[in-house]
Amino acid sequence: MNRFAEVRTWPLLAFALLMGLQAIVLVACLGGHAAQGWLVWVGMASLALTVLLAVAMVSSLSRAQDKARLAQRTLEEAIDALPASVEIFDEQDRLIAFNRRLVEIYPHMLRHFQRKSTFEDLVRESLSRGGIPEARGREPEWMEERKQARGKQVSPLLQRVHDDMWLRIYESRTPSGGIVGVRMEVTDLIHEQQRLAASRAQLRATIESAANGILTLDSGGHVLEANPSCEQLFGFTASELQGVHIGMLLGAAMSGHGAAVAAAQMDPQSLLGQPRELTARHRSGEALHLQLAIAEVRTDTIHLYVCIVTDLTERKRQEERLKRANELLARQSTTDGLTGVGNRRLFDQLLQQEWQRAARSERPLALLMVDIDHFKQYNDCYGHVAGDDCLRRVATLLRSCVGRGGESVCRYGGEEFAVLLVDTDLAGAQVVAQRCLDSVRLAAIEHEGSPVRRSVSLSIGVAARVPLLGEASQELIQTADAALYQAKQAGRARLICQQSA
Ligand SMILES: Nc1nc2c(ncn2[C@@H]2O[C@H](COP(=O)(O)OP(=O)(O)OP(=O)(O)O)[C@@H](O)[C@H]2O)c(=O)[nH]1
Repeated sequence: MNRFAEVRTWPLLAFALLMGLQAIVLVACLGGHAAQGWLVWVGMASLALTVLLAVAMVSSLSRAQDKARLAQRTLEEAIDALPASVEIFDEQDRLIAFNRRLVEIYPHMLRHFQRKSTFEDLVRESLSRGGIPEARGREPEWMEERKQARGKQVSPLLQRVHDDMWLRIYESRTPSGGIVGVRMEVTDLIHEQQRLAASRAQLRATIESAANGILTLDSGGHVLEANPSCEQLFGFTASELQGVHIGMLLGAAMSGHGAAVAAAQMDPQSLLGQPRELTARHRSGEALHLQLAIAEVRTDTIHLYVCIVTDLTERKRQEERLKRANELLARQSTTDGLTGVGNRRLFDQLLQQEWQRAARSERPLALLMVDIDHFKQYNDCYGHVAGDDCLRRVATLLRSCVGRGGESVCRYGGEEFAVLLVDTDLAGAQVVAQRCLDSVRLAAIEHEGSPVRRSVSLSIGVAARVPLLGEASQELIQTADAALYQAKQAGRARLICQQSA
C-alpha cells in the first residue's frame, strides 16, 4: 500500500452518477418535457452538485500531490542521510537515482552520474581513470566478469577503489528489473584486518622459529597447538600432541598410578604464576628436565593457556658435572695426595671449626699427635718408595681406629699425623691412642733399623680440654706436641696424655 499517495474512489463514483443524472435530465428536456418545472430544478441542482464535487476533487488532488511531494522529499532526505551510498538503475541499467554519499565516494564522477549514464559507462570511466586497482592490466576481462555477475552476487563484493578506499558493495535486482546498489565504506575495518593479519603472521613466525617449546592449551588443559621446538623436545609431531593433556606430557617422568594421579592433578590454572621446574620424558624414554611458564588468555569468547617450555636438561647435566668436579676439587684440595687422609689445610679448618663448636657447647675436644718412630732409618733401610707405602699403611690403620669414618685423621706433615676427636675427654682420647698403638703393633710392619723393636712403632702425644670462648686453638696443639715430645724422650712406642691447661 502506498502510504504517501492515497487515492479515494468514492468522489469519482459520485461524479459519474451526477453526470448520468444530468444526461437523463437533458434527454427528458429535449423530449418535450421542458415545461416540467421540477425537471429543470433537478437539472440545476445536479449541475451545482457536479461543480461542487469537481472543486472538491481538484482540491483533494492538489493535497494528494503535496503529500506525495512531501513523501518523496522525506524519502530523498532519508536516503541522503544514510552512511552508505545508494544508487538505483532502471531495467536498462541506467542510473536514475543516487544519494549524496555516492558523490562523496566518487566526487570525480558527478558529471557522469547526472547524465543518467549506464552502469557499464560508469564502470568504464572508472577503469579508464585506474580507479579499480584489482582490474589493472586486465580491464576488458574484469569488465566482462563484472557484467556477468551484476545483480547476481550472493554475498557482497569487496572492492578497493581510489586512495586505498575499500567498499563493500551490495547489489539486488528489483521486481521491475532494475538494480539497487548500496556501497558501504569499510576502509577502517579492512585496514584493521590487514594489521591483524600482519601481526598474526608475525606472531606465527615468532612461534614457529622460537627456540623454546610453545604449547597452547584449551581451558581443560588439552593441547591445541604445538610449535616445532615442542615437537623436537618431546619427539612427537604437532598432530600427535594435539588433544593430549598437559599432565600426561609433563607427568610422564613417573609411571603407573602415580603418573595418572599427577596428570589428573595438573590443572593449568594451578600452574599459573612463577615458572616452575618439572620432569618429563622424551618419546624415546630419555628423562627431560623442563621449566614451564603458563599464561592465561581469557576474553568474552576465548579461554586458553599459553605454555612456554624451556629445556633445562643439558644445563642440568652440565650443572651436575660441574658440581661433581667442584666436589672432587674440594676433596683434592683438602686431601693428602700420598695417604688419602685429610691434609694440613683440612686439619686447620677442622680444628678451628670444632674448637669453636666445643667452646659453644662446652664439650671437650681431644687431639692426638702421632709420629712414626725412627722413620728416617726406615727410609734409609727400605728406600723412599717403601717409606711412602709405610706412611699409607699407617694412615689406613689410624683411620680404622678412630671411628666415624676416620674423617678426622689428617697428615700433619712428614711422618706425623694429627687425629681430632670431638666430644672426647682425655680418658676417651687415651683409649683411642692406645688402639692406634696396638693396631700398628699388630700390623707388624717390618722395621729392621728401629732401635725400639723390629717393627714400626708410634709415639703419640694426647691432649684434651673444654675450650673457652675466645681462646686460641693453638693451645691444644702445643699441649699435644709437648706430650709427643715426652713420649719420644721416654723411649718411643708409647703414648703420653696431658690435660691441656
Ligand atoms: N718416604 C717418605 N719419607 C718422608 C716423607 N716425609 C718425610 N719423610 C721422612 O721422614 C723422616 C723424618 O725423620 P726425623 O724427623 O728425623 O724423625 P725420625 O727419623 O722419625 O725420628 P723420630 O721422629 O725422632 O723417631 C725424614 O727422613 C723424612 O725424609 C714422605 O712423604 N715419604
